[in-house]
This record gives sequence, structure tokens and C-alpha cells, in this order.
Amino acid sequence: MKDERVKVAVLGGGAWGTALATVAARGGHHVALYARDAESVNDINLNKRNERYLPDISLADGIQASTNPADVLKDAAIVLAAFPAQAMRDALGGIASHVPPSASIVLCAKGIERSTGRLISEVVAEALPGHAVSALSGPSFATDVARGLPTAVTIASTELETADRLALLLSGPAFRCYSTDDLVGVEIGGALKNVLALAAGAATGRGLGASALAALVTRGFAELRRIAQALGARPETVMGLSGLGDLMLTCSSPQSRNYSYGMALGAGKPLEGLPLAEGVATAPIAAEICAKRGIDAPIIMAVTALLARHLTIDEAVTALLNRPLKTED
Ligand SMILES: NC(=O)C1=CN([C@@H]2O[C@H](COP(=O)(O)OP(=O)(O)OC[C@H]3O[C@@H](n4cnc5c(N)ncnc54)[C@H](OP(=O)(O)O)[C@@H]3O)[C@@H](O)[C@H]2O)C=CC1
Ligand SMILES: O=C(CO)COP(=O)(O)O
Repeated sequence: MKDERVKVAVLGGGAWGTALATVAARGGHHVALYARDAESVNDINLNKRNERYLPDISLADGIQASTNPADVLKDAAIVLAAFPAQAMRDALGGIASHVPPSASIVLCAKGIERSTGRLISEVVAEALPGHAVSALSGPSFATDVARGLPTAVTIASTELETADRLALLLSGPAFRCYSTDDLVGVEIGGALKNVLALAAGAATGRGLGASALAALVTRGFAELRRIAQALGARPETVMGLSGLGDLMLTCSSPQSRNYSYGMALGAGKPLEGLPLAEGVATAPIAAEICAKRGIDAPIIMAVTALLARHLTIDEAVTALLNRPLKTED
């Protein structure tokens, strides 16, 4: 499929960074991974495992993990930025001087920056000025990807040629990358599906039934489409892997941390100590963006109120069902 081998630097030693490092190593690339946690680094280098984030999964040969960003980034042609969305600005800021000027940056996180309302590709561009920034997104659980199960994602760059090249370099027999130049469309789908997964999980956790779940996800998708359109995304992107595809995955499986977080919320269980759920930070800023732009997004508003404990789930459901009747759009 490809015969070019490059150095891929992965930033972030969590579930997604480790899974993507495995994909790149399976593709024959020279792969280095930066993690701040020495235990994870040793586990990857000595045991080909990252038990903390991907238990019971054997990683590919040849991943060189390090706590030293300079070593990891030296001569990298592709940098996969896999820090959590809200940590991206600070984490990249601390290591920006080590990123080679010609490196192509691929954002792998899903979210909107809580403090500024910026898309994370904008945050990356600000943290690493002068670099081309692309985004990799789509329905892809890290555990599935690390196990080598079949997965398809989208790589977006404002320059289609860049996305095409990255798709060629990162695709493998079980990891198929499509390309697009609709960066905003790809990012907004990935960010908002996490918020809607919180709603879907909460409905399941509260025992509202399969019909309610289908209604919630469908009407949530209508909100996602409205917001994406307002931000300039193309409709076909929203209907694709990074939009509808990832929404379907994340709103249907407790394998999703956002869905699981929502389930705990809906069931009234404790939320402290649960794994990363990006939708928790994205919901309030998405709600703010909608309020500012006059976009009708009652489910996103309800999730935000639920997270802030301004509303119980039963109150949220009553409010959603008793809105004035309207045409379906
Ligand atoms: N997991 C998945 O299935 C997928 C995740 N994603 C996206 O990827 C992004 C990362 O998620 P994921 O890897 O799963 O998250 P995890 O919680 O598994 O891992 C987060 C990693 O980021 C590190 N980290 C956090 N803050 C910093 C910082 N300031 N400096 C350096 N390292 C930092 C953590 O280090 P430490 O261990 O030291 O805390 C940890 O290694 C998210 O936006 C998520 O939506 C996208 C697709 C699939
Ligand atoms: O983005 C993901 C799958 O595409 C992972 O979802 P969670 O972050 O909810 O686990």
C-alpha cells in the first residue's frame, strides 16, 4: 500500500496515543512516544504493554517511549498530538521548541477549549505557530484499534493534499483513513458527539428505554448538524465517519467513557475518579456557543444543566418533551 517510512512522534501516553503508536509501528514507521508518566514509559519499552491505559493488550514491536520530549520529537515528520483536549495548549506549549519546523501536526483529541471556545486545531496552531495542522477523528475505540480490529477514520486538513498524504502514511490493513479538506466539520463532529454520548448514557442509566435513546440521539444529531452548519462545516462531513459514524459508536456502547459517565450520572452513581470524559468540558462551552449564535440546541443545554446540577434528569426529560411542538428539522 505504501513504501515510505517516516518518523512518527506520538504525544501522550494514554489509551489513544498508545493505540495510534501501535498502528504507526505496525505500518513500519519509526515510532517514538512521549508520556510524562515514567511507569507507562517503562511498561511500553520493557513489556510492550501499557497496562495503565490499555490493559491486557500487546503493543506492536518497535515503539520507543520516553519521558524526554526532545528525544521523541527529534527528526519527526509526523507528530500525533494525543493529549486530552483541555490539556492540549499547556502540554504542547511546554515542548513546542522541540517540534521540528517541517513536521506535520495531526490533532487526535476531540473537544472544544473550555476557556476560549476555540476548536482544538486552532489551539494547536497557536501553540505551534507555522505548522500545518490536520485532525484525525472518527469511530475508533483505542482498545479496538490497539487490538488490530478493523477501523475507519477521517483525516482532515485544509489542504487536501496534506490529508491525502497523511491518510496514505497512516493507513494499514486494519486501519483505513479517508481524507477531506473539511477540518472544521471533522472536528466539530468529534467534539459534540461526546456531549451527546453523555445524554445517551444518562438516558440509559435512568432506565428511559430504547425508544427514548433513539429519539435523543436523533434529535441530538439535529443539533450537531445545526452547529456544524453555523461553523461552516459541509453536510457530507457531518454525515460521515467523524460525525454520524462516531455518534453511533459513542452513543451505543459502555466502552465509551462519555457514555459510561452519562450512565453513572443517570443512575445517580458517584462521578469522582471516572476516566476522561471529554464531553464534560465540551458541553458548557458548546452551550455558550449556541447561546451566543442563537442556535437551537436543547439537548446540549440540558446536558450542561445536568452536569452543573441545575436540573435533575427527570426535570430535563420533562422540559425536553414539553417544548412547543414544531416541524422536524
Ligand atoms: N481512548 C479512545 O478510544 C479515543 C480517544 N480519543 C481522544 O484522544 C484524546 C486523549 O484521550 P485518551 O488517550 O483516551 O485519554 P487517557 O485518559 O487515556 O490519556 C490521557 C494521556 O494524556 C496525558 N496527559 C494529560 N495531561 C497532560 C499534560 N498536561 N502533559 C502531558 N501529558 C498529559 C496523560 O498523562 P498521565 O497518565 O500522566 O495523566 C495520559 O497519558 C481525547 O481527546 C479523546 O477524546 C480519540 C479517539 C479514541
Ligand atoms: O472517541 C472515541 C471513539 O471514537 C472514544 O470515546 P470515549 O472518549 O467516549 O471513550
